[in-house]
Amino acid sequence: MGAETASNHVTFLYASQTGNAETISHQLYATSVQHGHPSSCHSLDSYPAASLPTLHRAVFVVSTTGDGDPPDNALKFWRTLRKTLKNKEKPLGNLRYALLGLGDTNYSNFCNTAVRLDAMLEEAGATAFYPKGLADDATGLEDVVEPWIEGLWDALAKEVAGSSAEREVEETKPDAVDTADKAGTADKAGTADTADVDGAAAAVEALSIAPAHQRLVVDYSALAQLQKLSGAPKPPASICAITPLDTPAAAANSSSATLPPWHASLASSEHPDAFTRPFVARLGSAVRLTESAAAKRTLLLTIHPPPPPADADADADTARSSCRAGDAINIYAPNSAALVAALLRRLDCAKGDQPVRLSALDERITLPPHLQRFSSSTASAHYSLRQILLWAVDLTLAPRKQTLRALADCCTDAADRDRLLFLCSRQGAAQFDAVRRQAANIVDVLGAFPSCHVTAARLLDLLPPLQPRAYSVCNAAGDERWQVAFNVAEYALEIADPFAAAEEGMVVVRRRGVCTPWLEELAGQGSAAEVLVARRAGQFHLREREARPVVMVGPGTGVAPFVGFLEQRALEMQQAGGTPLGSAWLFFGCRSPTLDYLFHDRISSWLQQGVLSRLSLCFSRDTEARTSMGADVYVQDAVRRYAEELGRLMVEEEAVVFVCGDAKGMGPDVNLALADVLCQYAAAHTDARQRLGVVREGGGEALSRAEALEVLMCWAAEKRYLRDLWA
Ligand SMILES: Cc1cc2nc3c(=O)[nH]c(=O)nc-3n(C[C@H](O)[C@H](O)[C@H](O)COP(=O)(O)O)c2cc1C
Repeated sequence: MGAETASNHVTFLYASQTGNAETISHQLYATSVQHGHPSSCHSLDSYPAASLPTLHRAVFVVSTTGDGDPPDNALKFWRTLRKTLKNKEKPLGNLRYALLGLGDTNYSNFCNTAVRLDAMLEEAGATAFYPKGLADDATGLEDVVEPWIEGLWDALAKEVAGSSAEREVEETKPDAVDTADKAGTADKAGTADTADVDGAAAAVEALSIAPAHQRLVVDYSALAQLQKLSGAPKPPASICAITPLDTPAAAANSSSATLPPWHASLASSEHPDAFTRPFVARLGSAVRLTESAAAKRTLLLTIHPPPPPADADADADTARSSCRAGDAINIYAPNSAALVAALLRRLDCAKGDQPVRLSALDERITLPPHLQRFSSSTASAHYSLRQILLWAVDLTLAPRKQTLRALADCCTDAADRDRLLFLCSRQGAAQFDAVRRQAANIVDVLGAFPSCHVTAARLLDLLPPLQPRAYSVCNAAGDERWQVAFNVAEYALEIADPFAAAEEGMVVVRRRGVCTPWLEELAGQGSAAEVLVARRAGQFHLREREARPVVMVGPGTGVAPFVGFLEQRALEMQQAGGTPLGSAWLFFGCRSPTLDYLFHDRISSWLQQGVLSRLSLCFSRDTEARTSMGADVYVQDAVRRYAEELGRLMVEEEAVVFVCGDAKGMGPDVNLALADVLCQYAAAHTDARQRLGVVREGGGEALSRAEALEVLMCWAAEKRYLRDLWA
């Protein structure tokens, strides 16, 4: 970290759950180096927060996840920063920073991580040298990100010029992460760029084969009327170089196809926390929980973590063997082999299994971690392009505008180029949205633009890192096997086809997720395949022998952690000689009781035994069952229906409320329903407002929705209202 304390150094720090902030941060870092600023780039958790007081200049790019929470790779930093703030007065007085937040206005706490980080930095005495940007994924991150980045370089240049007038010249030695402050090396970027084009051209030549891809349905008719396009982002800098090697194929890493090839050389420095460090586990069986006629295939998959090694330290022991109800695990899955094969065909790369050297075009730049693992400077073996495409980048995510902009530059046909420029321009916003709604992957996009001669190296610059996927475990502590329930992500989208005759105006495109179809396939092979897993740090836990009432809202696979909670309560009841604990109320929803009522038998049996005191069911697609069983349509409807009882539990008996499931629809809807419950309860019960601690000058007894939402936020901070929400 030594060089980072130099007064002209710029440290880029990111917090990212699904890779957007990470990609932006790494692109900023590479451009910063090319602008001649000595720079480095880290995830927040891989940067020691205690060293922040020694930094002079930092650029933060942070996203928000869950319900206004910081991403997983910022949690440790967050805790340390809080402690640093407590112990010292204005500890970050030296630090000048810029901050870009990524969020989505479909969620209730827009860009909460950025907003809170900004407040904490300011409180700690740091000064912003450039106005904060808050980008909205709902309308397109680029709308804010692009102009923010545009202005950043001027602001940074002024900053550094200001500081260099005062600074003493420091001789700093580059280390693995830092880039040296070497004036004049900027030229090298240009040289390397040319070298890459030549090198990559050896592997990626003329394009010919039309791959099996889904057709992209976009109406470009508006383009003919347009004189000028505006608002297209700048293409990101080229960072990667790929050089085919003549080493025999055996030199490529030949570990199990179900494990990322880098897993054996996983540096503990990458995962300093033993609790969340990845390890190899074995897949067990998968049992189907839904009927064959159900719309979704939901599986219950068993995973066997390895027994702790005899010489393991206590931390590692804990990480491997135990699993609390409510925990989630990350599973590392590759892109589909068929998709990678289609991409290699599209890149006309016949030698996808030949080892390659992956390096940075500019030797001053360190590749981002997901590529660094495959780079020659750190990897113990050379990997093939197929392995890199399988494990390093996400091929399934719909392309960002920046990617389309960069692809436009690779087209030899003017019509292809114009269409791509249109898609990422302000005027093509509706068409860009259509591409996103079709969840088009990179192979679909390249299939739609046959003259796009993008190189494999350029694609690695553009595609987001492939992230592990997280699943809640369904079992309680002490269970040696772990179980996760998930819907196999395979779906068909119906899209209006602007070119079709009116009577047949819809086309159907099929999509597959990365992880769940792969897990299903592996479990079906019955060979106890090895997979890389890691535990996620979280707070979605039921206290031991919880005496307060417990309210659980979990439709669909959102019920998974509650199966673990109820398992835990059943054990606790048994230990207490059958004496019931506090009450437990489950709100569960599915389409129909006969098709997709998950864990039906276990839930019914817990209800009979008194482990579960109350069950409210919702069936969204079965009117008959709703009528006969007195069920509601959605869980938020049931929450509102039982406002009086729920209100009493929440207000008078300090119930703990847990919500698990969809972050976009169900999570915010249930949040509003709970706020309405509080309003309704307060309207019917004098003094409820006082008991909730909402004091308003000259106000009556009624509680407004805004006040109720604030109460819920306070409860969330006190861990009386916990949410585990996912996309
Ligand atoms: C499960 C989930 C929960 C999210 N919760 C929030 C939220 O509470 N507030 C917000 O502003 N954005 C939220 N977002 C939106 C992300 O912050 C946004 O998509 C961002 O671009 C992700 O960046 P990343 O890939 O670097 O994590 C959420 C996204 C997901 C998938």
